[in-house]
Amino acid sequence: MTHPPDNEAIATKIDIDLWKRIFRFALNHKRLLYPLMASAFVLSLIDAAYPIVTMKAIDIVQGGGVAKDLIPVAAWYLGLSLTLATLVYVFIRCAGSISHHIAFDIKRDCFKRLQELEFSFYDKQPTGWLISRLTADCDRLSRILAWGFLDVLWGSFFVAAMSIMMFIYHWKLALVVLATLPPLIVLSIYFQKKMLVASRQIRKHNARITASYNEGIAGVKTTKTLGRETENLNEFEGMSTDMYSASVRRAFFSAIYLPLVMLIGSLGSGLALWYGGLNVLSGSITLGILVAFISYAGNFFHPINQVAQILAEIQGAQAAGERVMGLLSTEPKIKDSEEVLQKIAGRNDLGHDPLLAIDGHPKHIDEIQFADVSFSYNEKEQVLKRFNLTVKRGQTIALVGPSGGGKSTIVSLVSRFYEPTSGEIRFNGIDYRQRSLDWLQGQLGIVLQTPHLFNGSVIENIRYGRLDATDKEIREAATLVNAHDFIMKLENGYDTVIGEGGARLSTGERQLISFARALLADPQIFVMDEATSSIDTETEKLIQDGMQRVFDGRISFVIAHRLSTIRSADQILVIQKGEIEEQGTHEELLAQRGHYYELYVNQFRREGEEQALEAG
Ligand SMILES: Nc1ncnc2c1ncn2[C@@H]1O[C@H](COP(=O)(O)OP(=O)(O)OP(=O)(O)O)[C@@H](O)[C@H]1O
Repeated sequence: MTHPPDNEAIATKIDIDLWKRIFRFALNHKRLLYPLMASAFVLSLIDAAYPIVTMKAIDIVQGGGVAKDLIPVAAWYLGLSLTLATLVYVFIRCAGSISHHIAFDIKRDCFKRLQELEFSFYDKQPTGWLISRLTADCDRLSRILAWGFLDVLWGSFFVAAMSIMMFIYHWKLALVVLATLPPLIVLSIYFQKKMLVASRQIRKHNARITASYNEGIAGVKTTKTLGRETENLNEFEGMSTDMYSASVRRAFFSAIYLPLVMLIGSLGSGLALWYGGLNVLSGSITLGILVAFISYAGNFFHPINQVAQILAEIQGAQAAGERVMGLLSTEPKIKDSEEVLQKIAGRNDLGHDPLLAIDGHPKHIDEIQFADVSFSYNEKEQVLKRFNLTVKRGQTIALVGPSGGGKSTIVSLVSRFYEPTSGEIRFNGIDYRQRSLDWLQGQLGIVLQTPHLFNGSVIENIRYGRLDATDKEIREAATLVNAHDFIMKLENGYDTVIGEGGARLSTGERQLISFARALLADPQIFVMDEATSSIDTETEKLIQDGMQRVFDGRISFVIAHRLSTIRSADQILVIQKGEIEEQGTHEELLAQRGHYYELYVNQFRREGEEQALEAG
């Protein structure tokens, strides 16, 4: 049984450079950040001022003052409390808004980068990993940047303000009280980290237990048939024991931490009481000052605990920060070259079509040429070796051959989802890297083997091909690819909602919709990965007819699994081990009696047998 990866590693050191880079996201919201900083600063001053107000009141009473003398003190108290309430409102609003803004900014940047990154990036990163970056990691960073920053500011200002006040009133007594600070800081940092580690372990074990429940329930049949119940139970018990140990550790640390810091706090107050009491007796300080010092001594715990907790959180979130910043700093490998960008910019200044600037040629793609193209996804295996092919406008190229031969690779290269490792792919004689990616992708219409449809209506799904298309154009496209009739038979016609991923439609129907969607953009290059199975002969016929009509005047690549569909292709390429093994029209290849002939005869025979079986 596999376990979820540990994404919760806790860094041993805080990487200041990394956090500075992350903090730039907060700096984009100075309008909220400055009021947040100001409110944290003033709040800490107010918190530090309360004991002074108490001190004044006591000294007035001690000095034989009357009730009237206490009015200014009461006014101060009221003023401080009202300001405090207002500031709490300000900081909650600011921190809340900043947190949302930052989460949005980081997610937007990650999403943008993910859209820019080429397919090879996705080959290496599992979807789950990417989704976690976009959700959990981004949210966590935004929380730390807003609330953590506020707590650290408030905590540090508060400790500084209290220390300054104490030094102002009696520096020796201040030193006595502050003597408790170092152990308080060390213990807080130590225990907060320990508790964080234990909490993470609890969560991790919990996730494993949930996953185990899931597998146990989903795989109950397999478990029973393989007689694995006892082993599974043992494994589950092991996980529960791990979780129990982590929970006990967490409880143990909190149980020690709190009494320890309370003891230190009381020691501080005790020291203040003892040394301050002596000073009161000798008349060097008033009773009010002593009370203020005792109050300060008890107040240090909260901000220090808070800052320690945030520091531990920062260490805990560092891995998330590294992952998000790592994603953001991944440069797309397939992108417009500087030269292309300059040409486009120059041409746009003149208000001309950027394509004309690049090859000085009319908009039509008359020829696509693979010139000595070699390609490999990784160092291990070369998929294409010095591949050569020329396709003219109006031609349909069918790619057939065994699985893994390189058919999809060829169309991915034409689409510039990947680029040749060596050699060139030329459009009208010019390497496609000298053209803009936007332009190329605007010329492509792709119909995948299992096309992706969104959860929406049929019309919305087709319109995705060109957002400004009118309803009439959509119907025309659907009619041209033979999708109109089946769409009209759906319960609400074009407005029928087709469910997540088009789940309510058959593969063939999904292909027809995806075909209409691709056609809507009026692309010059069509790529069609023919559906292999679960497509009935009637739909297959519809798709074939649609292909005939749509491919006219364009350059088309069809990855053919059913050889019957490509009889009329201008060239059929049998691709094996990244090379063209045979090339020609259907008739020519049959006459050669080579690999294509064998494939064709075998498929013909198989289909004949299936039909006979169905009939019989
Ligand atoms: N993203 C990828 N990363 C690494 N290797 C890949 C990747 N895609 C394909 N390959 C490898 O490249 C070779 C050619 O694969 P390709 O998908 O182009 O073949 P195909 O002829 O289209 O096969 P099929 O008919 O099964 O789709 C195979 O050995 C395959 O394992």
